[in-house]
Amino acid sequence: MTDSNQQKSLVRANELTCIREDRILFDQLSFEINAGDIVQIEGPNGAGKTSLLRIIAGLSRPYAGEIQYIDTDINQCRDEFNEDLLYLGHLAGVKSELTADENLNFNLRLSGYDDFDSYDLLAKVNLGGFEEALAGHLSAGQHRRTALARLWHTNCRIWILDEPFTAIDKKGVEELEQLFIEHTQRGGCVIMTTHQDMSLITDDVLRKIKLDYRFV
Ligand SMILES: Nc1ncnc2c1ncn2[C@@H]1O[C@H](COP(=O)(O)OP(=O)(O)OP(=O)(O)O)[C@@H](O)[C@H]1O
Repeated sequence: MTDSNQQKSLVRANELTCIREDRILFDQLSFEINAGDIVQIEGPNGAGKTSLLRIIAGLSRPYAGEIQYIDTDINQCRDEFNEDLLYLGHLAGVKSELTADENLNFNLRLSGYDDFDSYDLLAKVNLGGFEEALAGHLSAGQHRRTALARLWHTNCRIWILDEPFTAIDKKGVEELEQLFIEHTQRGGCVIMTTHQDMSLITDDVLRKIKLDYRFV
């Protein structure tokens, strides 16, 4: 990590407003996310956490406001932004009819990587011996781990992760937390939602953005 990597703005939200049906999920929300930040979007069910992550990732548009990648509206630098972005949503792109190994290969190749050892990556998420199992036959936690394995092989600095710890056991959560810390120490950032407690990422290193909707 170099000093210049730290405190460098990677993502900026400018006065975002998101309205769903008769509820304002957030209104003129602004924040900046720097290299080195671990950010948790917090709020009760239905508060708009997934909606905000999808807007930051450019997968849906806000009612008003913009997201900037470094200093440019993401709509004007889509290719550069997408190359630097790893987004894992709820479903996380794991296909039940493919094996764990096929899923990982598919997702990494789709992201432009061709030089990796998928068995080694699957071993990192404790799926050694399950490489050729159909994802549809894996447990919920193993299914999730299949999706998460790509975090161990990426050059993207901006990680947007919707509930990455869901169905993951305690040791697995700690391994992910450690990976997030290392990623941010290398100049990346993590923007995530979780309803789970963390043990390594303590409140003094975690930034929180709190959401709570109101009716129009
Ligand atoms: N495309 C959409 N069209 C209409 N309403 C939507 C859409 N997407 C989300 N919503 C609504 O917006 C609200 C916020 O949803 P969202 O998934 O962002 O919440 P969340 O904070 O992630 O919730 P949870 O903690 O339960 O995952 C919900 O009431 C949902 O029904």
